[in-house]
Amino acid sequence: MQSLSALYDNAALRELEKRACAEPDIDDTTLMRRAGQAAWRCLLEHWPNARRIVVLAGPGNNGGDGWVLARHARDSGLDVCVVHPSSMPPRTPLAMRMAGEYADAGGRAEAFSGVLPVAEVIVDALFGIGLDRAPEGETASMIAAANAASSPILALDVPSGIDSERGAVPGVAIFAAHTIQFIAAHIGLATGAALDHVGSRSLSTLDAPAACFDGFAPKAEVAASPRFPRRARDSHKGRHGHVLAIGGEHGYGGAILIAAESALRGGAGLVSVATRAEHVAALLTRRPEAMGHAVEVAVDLQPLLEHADALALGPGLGRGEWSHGLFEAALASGKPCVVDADALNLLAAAPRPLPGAVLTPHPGEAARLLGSDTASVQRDRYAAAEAIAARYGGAVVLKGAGSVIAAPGRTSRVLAVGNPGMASGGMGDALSGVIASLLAQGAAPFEAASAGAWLHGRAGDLAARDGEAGLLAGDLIGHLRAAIAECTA
Ligand SMILES: NC(=O)C1=CN([C@@H]2O[C@H](COP(=O)(O)OP(=O)(O)OC[C@H]3O[C@@H](n4cnc5c(N)ncnc54)[C@H](OP(=O)(O)O)[C@@H]3O)[C@@H](O)[C@H]2O)[C@@H](O)CC1
Ligand SMILES: Nc1ncnc2c1ncn2[C@@H]1O[C@H](COP(=O)(O)OP(=O)(O)O)[C@@H](O)[C@H]1O
Ligand SMILES: [K+]
Repeated sequence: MQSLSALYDNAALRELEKRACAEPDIDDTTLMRRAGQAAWRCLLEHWPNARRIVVLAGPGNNGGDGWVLARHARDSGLDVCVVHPSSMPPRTPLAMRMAGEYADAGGRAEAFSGVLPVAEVIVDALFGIGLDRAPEGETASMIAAANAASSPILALDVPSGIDSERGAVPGVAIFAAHTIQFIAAHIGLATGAALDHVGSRSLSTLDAPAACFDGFAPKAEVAASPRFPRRARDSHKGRHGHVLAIGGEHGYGGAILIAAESALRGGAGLVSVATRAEHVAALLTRRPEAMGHAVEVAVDLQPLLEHADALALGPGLGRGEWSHGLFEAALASGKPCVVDADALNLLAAAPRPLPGAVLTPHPGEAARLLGSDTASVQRDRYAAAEAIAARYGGAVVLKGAGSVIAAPGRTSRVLAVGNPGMASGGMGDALSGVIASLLAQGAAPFEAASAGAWLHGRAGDLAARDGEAGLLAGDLIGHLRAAIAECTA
């Protein structure tokens, strides 16, 4: 059974469509009719009282779906107007046929004249998975006019203007209230800039037979909530791992303190902190459960490394001599390790394979790791996360809306939890702590990355019940325990 959690790229969608059409009772016309009908049902379900609708129909098969919907709406007595770009009438044989059927039934259609007719719902059937460049000229104006209207927009398959494979928005794009996807969920609607455009989402498989999906692995999956076993009644702190958090250069004590507190709330049995001497008192005042160690030279780190099960390396680490020394000593230990913040910058300057590590870059750090730029990372977040995993060998969490988790040989995952309230200083340090905590408790890098990122996002969502703006990392950390409890058998 297909779900919104299994994500496919456009090549897969086109292949799935081909396979479905190879079935004896299905052809491409059948699929388009089913798509238009499913979209009509979706419109009725969301806006049962709508009486006037406008359908924006593009030149390709996405437009074809729109013409089918328009015919159903008209047959049901709604006031319907299809608006198409004057320079782009229906172009594909299927779209031409559906437009013809609508016209034969007496349906109203007009070329875009600069303003859209008034409607209670606008249906966006301009472009779907066939978009291959930023909309411009007339189609860009139609998108802008639809967005400017006060009516909600139902997007068919993809909000027009969205790159359905990468989540990027190359130019102007529809802001949908709801998007109904056809056959299977699109990988590009789950991450990055696309998230602001899709609204709520649903999927209609168009009754494509399940056999079409045989041997077809999704390109990515929405990360499921992790499952944790209940603790044994006779458990003790030695069974839940010992995290060593390393960082906190002069002037950057807060970051390592947040990582340490988050590691404790992530369930680690013990947490030690190696940091500059001046931060130890602050750490112990805030979180006496942590063990603070002043480390002024890398050699002082050795005994702490020996006792650690996993490391959180990088929050507030800096990039000076002290930082370099700790960074090299930590990596030389070979312990499971979260590499974050300044440690990622040091790694970018001295690249090496780190198969046991979890790298947690934000898009800027990802760009440094790849020798690229932030805009390129954001244009294809899946490709960027997978390229970092391939280059450095470990698991990767590419942070930001719809965080992408990748590792060599694994199907990438994308987070559906988290919110923009988490766009505040210290949130990344909290993520390092919780992932390190799971590593210390024995999770493998990809599972620790995925489960840790999910818990962090879920705790962020719990904290955001009181509002997004002003949400602090400390607020999120306060909800980690509840997030873990939700996931515990
Ligand atoms: N796959 C399935 O299983 C099913 C698919 N179905 C539906 O088909 C949709 C895919 O249809 P599609 O392939 O015809 O592509 P579509 O999105 O209509 O756009 C292509 C047209 O747009 C044009 N064009 C592109 N970018 C442009 C731009 N920026 N600015 C201007 N023009 C631009 C491009 O022109 P060209 O690049 O050739 O100039 C071409 O004419 C899919 O999303 C779903 O809704 C369902 O009916 C049934 C099941
Ligand atoms: N708009 C958003 N939606 C979901 N998660 C977000 C959003 N903004 C930030 N986050 C999450 O918050 C954390 C921020 O990390 P980072 O950018 O490293 O912050 P800092 O360096 O300030 O600690 C990441 O886990 C990121 O995925
Ligand atoms: K569309």
